[in-house]
Amino acid sequence: MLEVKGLTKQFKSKTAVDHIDLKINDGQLVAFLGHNGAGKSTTINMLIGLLKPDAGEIKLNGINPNDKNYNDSLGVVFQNSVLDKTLSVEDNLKIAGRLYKNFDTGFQNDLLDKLEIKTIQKQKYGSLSGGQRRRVDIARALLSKPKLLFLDEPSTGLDIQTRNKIWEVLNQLRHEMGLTIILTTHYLEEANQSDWVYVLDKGRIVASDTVDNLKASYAQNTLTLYVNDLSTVDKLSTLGASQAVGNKLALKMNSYQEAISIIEEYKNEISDFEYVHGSMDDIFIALTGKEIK
Ligand SMILES: Nc1ncnc2c1ncn2[C@@H]1O[C@H](COP(=O)(O)OP(=O)(O)OP(=O)(O)O)[C@@H](O)[C@H]1O
Repeated sequence: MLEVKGLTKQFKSKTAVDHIDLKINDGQLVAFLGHNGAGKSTTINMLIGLLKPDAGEIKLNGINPNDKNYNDSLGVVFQNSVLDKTLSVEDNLKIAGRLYKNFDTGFQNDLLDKLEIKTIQKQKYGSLSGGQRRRVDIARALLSKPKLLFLDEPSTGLDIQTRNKIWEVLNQLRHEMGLTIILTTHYLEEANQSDWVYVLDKGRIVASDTVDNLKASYAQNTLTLYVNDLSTVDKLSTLGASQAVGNKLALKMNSYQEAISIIEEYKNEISDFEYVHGSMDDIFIALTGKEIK
């Protein structure tokens, strides 16, 4: 659906996006994961036709951003809202809706219900809380029934309840409308639920894979054993990639079944254990040497 080759953007001497290739299929949820300044927003701005690339090719179902039909199938939620703070939610959405030739009132009603906006419709956009604003921003971006929705850091500054609410609705729309979503995020749990992750660092894609494969390559699960007798540390450390500190031995595990069989076999020689799943943080540190913030 969306195919990108060699996408590059330079700001004076700074290369913000450096030869990025992307292939995103219909209905996928794809995350661009990276630090501040990794090049996520610049990439999105080029994909939505707001910024002209210095090099590279963007094709959305075969058409490029210069084509007048390119924007018809896009919805965008920017980091900073494009809505008018002095107008009510209702008026803001009315103005936004006028821009679309096939505006569907029934669909708008359904969106307002799903995103729980009806009770705040009369309020000025500027008087809403951060979470309420984000729900309205998302409703605005979806009014045109886009096929592809861009969310630039949708969860920044939101509490967990609002985040969950937004994702419940977005996942529902993915199933109902076959919506494709591209999001940028610093939140690991948001990248966790995506079908595909591009990890960006200094304008480049440093990894591109499913969450499961990234975890298997860079963030294995760890079984930590607390052994009764220091002499058994040496014996147990041959069971896999390991690190020992005193009577504590951390072993990298490929699966929980492997962990269970080790615990079972050595139950008389251990006093306690912990099993920790590999995380996206581990992936990020392994790839870039930096923690994600
Ligand atoms: N208009 C601009 N002029 C000059 N430099 C820019 C401009 N826009 C972005 N940059 C630089 O390009 C790099 C990439 O920025 P970008 O905003 O794309 O990163 P990001 O990954 O979206 O970061 P964040 O998570 O903070 O939003 C940064 O070094 C930034 O300072």
